[in-house]
Amino acid sequence: MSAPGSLPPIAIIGTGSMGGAILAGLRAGAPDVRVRVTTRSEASAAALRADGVEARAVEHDSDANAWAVSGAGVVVLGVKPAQIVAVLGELAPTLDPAALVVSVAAGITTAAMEAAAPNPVVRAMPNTPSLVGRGVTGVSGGARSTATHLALADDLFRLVGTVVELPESQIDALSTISGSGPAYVFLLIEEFTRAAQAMGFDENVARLLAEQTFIGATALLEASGEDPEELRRRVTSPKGTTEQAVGVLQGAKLSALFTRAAEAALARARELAAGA
Ligand SMILES: NC(=O)C1=CN([C@@H]2O[C@H](COP(=O)(O)OP(=O)(O)OC[C@H]3O[C@@H](n4cnc5c(N)ncnc54)[C@H](O)[C@@H]3O)[C@@H](O)[C@H]2O)C=CC1
Ligand SMILES: O=C(O)[C@@H]1CCC=N1
Repeated sequence: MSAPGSLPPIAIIGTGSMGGAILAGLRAGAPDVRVRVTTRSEASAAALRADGVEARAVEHDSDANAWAVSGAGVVVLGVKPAQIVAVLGELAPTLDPAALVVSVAAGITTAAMEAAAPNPVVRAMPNTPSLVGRGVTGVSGGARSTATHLALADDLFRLVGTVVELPESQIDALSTISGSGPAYVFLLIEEFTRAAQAMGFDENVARLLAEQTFIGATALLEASGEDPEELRRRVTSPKGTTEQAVGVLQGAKLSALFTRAAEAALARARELAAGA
């Protein structure tokens, strides 16, 4: 596997939440690699330029995407799923046919992208904790992608966290867990904060209690190497208070609710693949 320092010039087409997180990882982990990025709006591109990034906006310069991919060995597509095939088709005439195209779009298959350009394609599904170097990214190669292409994608996403290689048939399923998962966690924290306010704490104290409890519990999970079930047992004194709280959550069929949430995300990924 090549070292991050050997990454070729990189273009990021669509530098929003996800493209921006990858950009942050690249700047921190491989500062010598040439990175050119694009956005739709000139205001976003100007903000990136003010931060020292080579950025152009398509609304201001219709050749911005062609400029970004010129000389690039890896092109990351960070636009919305519905735009992926059209944007790749527009880029195809200017793109080096040997350049690796990496899409992070939910639902869009490597086959759909391979029909739009002659390039090797890797499909990736990162998540937003990539912004702080703690992402999880699933990667899967298309029909033209070799072990070298996958290693290149691994190198790129290892700059922003952990990488899992898997068959493309599992990428949508991974997306329902690690891709969407940060939203599940933030929603739980929001609800936990509301429960604290209902107990009479003002908003600031409620937030502090809820957020630091989540952060502390996950830090304990990571540092101890114990199963979450065992760590939960240690909080739950027999006939104590936690037992009552956990009983209420389990009685509300929390487990089935998580499965239904993941199934709903999977169904949407399949709709996106079908162009809906
Ligand atoms: N937000 C997330 O947690 C994750 C998102 N993704 C995928 O990342 C992709 C982007 O999602 P977000 O970052 O959330 O959306 P976003 O709306 O924050 O970013 C999209 C970016 O694309 C730019 N853009 C739009 N049209 C463009 C064009 N023609 N040329 C160049 N740039 C253009 C926009 O200016 C914006 O910067 C989606 O395909 C999504 O499925 C994947 C994993 C996680
Ligand atoms: O919500 C979405 O469609 C994207 C893919 C996974 C996380 N965000």
